[in-house]
Amino acid sequence: GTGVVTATPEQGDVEYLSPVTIGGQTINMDFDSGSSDLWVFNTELAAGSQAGHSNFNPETSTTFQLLQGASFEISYGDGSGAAGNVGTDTVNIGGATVTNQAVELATAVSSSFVQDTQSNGLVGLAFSKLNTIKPVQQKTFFDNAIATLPIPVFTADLRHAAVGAYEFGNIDSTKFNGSLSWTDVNATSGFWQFSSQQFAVGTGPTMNLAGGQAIADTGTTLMIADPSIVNAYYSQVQGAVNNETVGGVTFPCAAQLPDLAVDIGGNYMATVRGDDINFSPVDAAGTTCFGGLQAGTAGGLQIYGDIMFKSQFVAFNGGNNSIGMAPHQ
Ligand SMILES: C[C@H](Cc1ccc(C(C)(C)C)cc1)[C@H](NN)c1nnnn1Cc1ccc2c(c1)OCO2
Repeated sequence: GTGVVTATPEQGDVEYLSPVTIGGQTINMDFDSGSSDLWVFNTELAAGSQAGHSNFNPETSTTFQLLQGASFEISYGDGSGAAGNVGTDTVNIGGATVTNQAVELATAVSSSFVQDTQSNGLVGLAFSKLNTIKPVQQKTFFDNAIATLPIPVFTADLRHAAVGAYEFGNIDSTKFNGSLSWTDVNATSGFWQFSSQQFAVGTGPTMNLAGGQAIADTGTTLMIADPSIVNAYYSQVQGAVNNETVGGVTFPCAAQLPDLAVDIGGNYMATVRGDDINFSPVDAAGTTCFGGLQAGTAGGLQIYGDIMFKSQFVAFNGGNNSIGMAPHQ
């Protein structure tokens, strides 16, 4: 069957949380199309790490089974990470259910996860080849569910400061304008990756980024793009500066931010609303704001995170490895 769950933004849209039922226990987790491990806060963690979190208890689940000798260890690009043991259990996301889903029980988590008490783990929705479980790699929830879904798709409908949804096995056409533009994905990297070689700032000319590649990553808060795009964009924003102390571009919160259009696979220009690129104030007075668009390494993989998802409804098709996009309704 299909599954639909709410996606509730944390304060400042830092991440989106959705309810996941594991062995009958419902836990709010962060769905991440840029990684492939489902790991959860749990009663095996040190008490100090468990504090403030919803902790899965494998002992009270009648369907949990330890995967003897299996372990995981994941580190994320922002320097955070988690590691621990592995079991299997029945995982139900809004009605879409997988029995014997690999559920990774963290026995160690980095401080950023401990401090983020709204999030109790991640549900990886990238390709299973990135799963970190050893000695035998395991499949993602979507990979396990795909055969039982009416259509082999999950969709992300993420909103600025409002409740959105993730849906499995259905494309709700009331959630977007017009029709979806589909783009082939290169799954070799394990990410939902596509070419992104053109961009436009506001009503300005289309510019080229030869060889540009990007991933659609619901687990990343911002948009991390090539420095050439970022420089071209902020050259149009009065008072924008590269602020070493806060670690990225800031500008006056009153600045008018242009939209940014980025090429998706050569088939579609996705427009990201300028308002969403005004991400958050960095000072108490709210005079200086931090950009939702920040620079990655030149020539590196661009990461189109939640800043883009707030403007675009995205469908992930695991049947033919493609991504569909359209502006939100
Ligand atoms: C960061 C998230 C993974 C995560 C999500 C949430 C959290 C908190 C709960 C604590 C808020 C931490 C971590 C992302 N997921 N695909 C990811 N996982 N691996 N790479 N990325 C993208 C990247 C994000 C930020 C970079 C980066 C690369 O390189 C430099 O800075």
